[in-house]
Amino acid sequence: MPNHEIYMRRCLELAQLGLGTVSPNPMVGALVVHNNKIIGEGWHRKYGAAHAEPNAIADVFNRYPNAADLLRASTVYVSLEPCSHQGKTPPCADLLIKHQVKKVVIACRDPFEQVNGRGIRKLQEAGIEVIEGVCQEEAAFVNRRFFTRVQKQRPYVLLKWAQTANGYFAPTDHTQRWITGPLAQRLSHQWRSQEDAILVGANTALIDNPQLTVRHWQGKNPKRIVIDKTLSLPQHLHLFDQTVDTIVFNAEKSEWQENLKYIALENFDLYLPQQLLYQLHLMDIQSLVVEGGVKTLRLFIDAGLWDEARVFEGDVYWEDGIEAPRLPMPPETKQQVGKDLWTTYFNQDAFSTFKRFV
Ligand SMILES: NC(=O)C1=CN([C@@H]2O[C@H](COP(=O)(O)OP(=O)(O)OC[C@H]3O[C@@H](n4cnc5c(N)ncnc54)[C@H](OP(=O)(O)O)[C@@H]3O)[C@@H](O)[C@H]2O)C=CC1
Ligand SMILES: Nc1c(N[C@@H]2O[C@H](COP(=O)(O)O)[C@@H](O)[C@H]2O)[nH]c(=O)[nH]c1=O
Ligand SMILES: [Zn+2]
Repeated sequence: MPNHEIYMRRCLELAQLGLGTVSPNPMVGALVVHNNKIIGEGWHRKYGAAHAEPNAIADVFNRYPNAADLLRASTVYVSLEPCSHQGKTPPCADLLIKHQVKKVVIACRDPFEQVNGRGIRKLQEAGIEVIEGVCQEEAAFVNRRFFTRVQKQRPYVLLKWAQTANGYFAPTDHTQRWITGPLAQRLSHQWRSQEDAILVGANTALIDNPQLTVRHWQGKNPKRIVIDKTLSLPQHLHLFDQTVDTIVFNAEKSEWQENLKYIALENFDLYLPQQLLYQLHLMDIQSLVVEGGVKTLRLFIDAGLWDEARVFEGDVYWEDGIEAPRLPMPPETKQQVGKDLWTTYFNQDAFSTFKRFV
């Protein structure tokens, strides 16, 4: 008796190898199982490259001379409904039909309107047995960035900040004072490498002069985004060094200068987070880390426009300072990172149906 959940969990492990390289596509993993044995594995590795299913099938052909026969008696497990449309690659449903696989087990439907149920129908019409809904909530959680983009037409918003053990965020004298240790910094660079963009407010840009790169990790730098209403930030800041794509939301001008893009928003102070997220959505940015400062974080918290918050609590106590934002719900997870405590929160309003797998 095959254990669908065990195989689907393996698909989800494979899918997550694409974190940081497949956006704005979903992360997808696939397995080919014959007589209760995995004979091929694949995942979507890079945006624009092959999907998980052709990679898993190619893996079978690489390993077995009788691959074509084996496939006809195999079950394919895939963490997202196989695509039915011609995108950057041909439809995966057609490939599974061509190889006449026996059965296809799917975790969740693809909410993308050109697929949404069509992939499943195509397989069924070709006589392939389809089982859906295996580890559905876990799969939706793994693809929470993709689901948020497709269903809410905005990027997944991840808030990240550090605070002292007694809840302070920054000194009152407009200076930078580091709270957390080197391991937390490394981890936050790893997080940056997994998301499409990272945002800071004007004061943080000026006071911290951040680079917002992944220099303590490997991977791609996210696009950098800064809010600078009056374009008053000095050009010598790291943010303007042209080494990384950078977007400046402002009230003055829309202009492109190589890696630097200025985007003017109308009625700048009205619905700022909404307008900003909509612009990022139009640019196919699927996830955004908001790193601060406190005013910028509050902008998103007050609008209810956030999905996940990762907070480092350092082991230092300050006598005074600017207070860190407070979230109304208890944290979902807690974990020690060196001397710092990392807690994760989820915004129940925006994100109540997914089972937590963190
Ligand atoms: N502990 C941590 O994790 C972090 C700490 N920090 C610290 O935080 C401090 C800076 O934080 P903070 O002063 O809150 O600044 P922010 O970086 O959040 O920037 C806020 C500024 O953004 C601009 N802005 C434009 N429009 C709006 C709007 N509608 N709502 C809010 N802001 C808007 C404003 O600048 P303007 O008026 O010029 O238009 C505003 O002053 C620094 O000391 C920094 O070191 C920063 C990041 C993380
Ligand atoms: N002070 C503080 C943080 N500050 C964040 O890190 C940014 C600096 O980025 P970079 O220049 O790339 O190193 C800074 O602007 C702010 O967003 N982060 C933390 O994990 N712990 C801390 O104590
Ligand atoms: Zn596909």
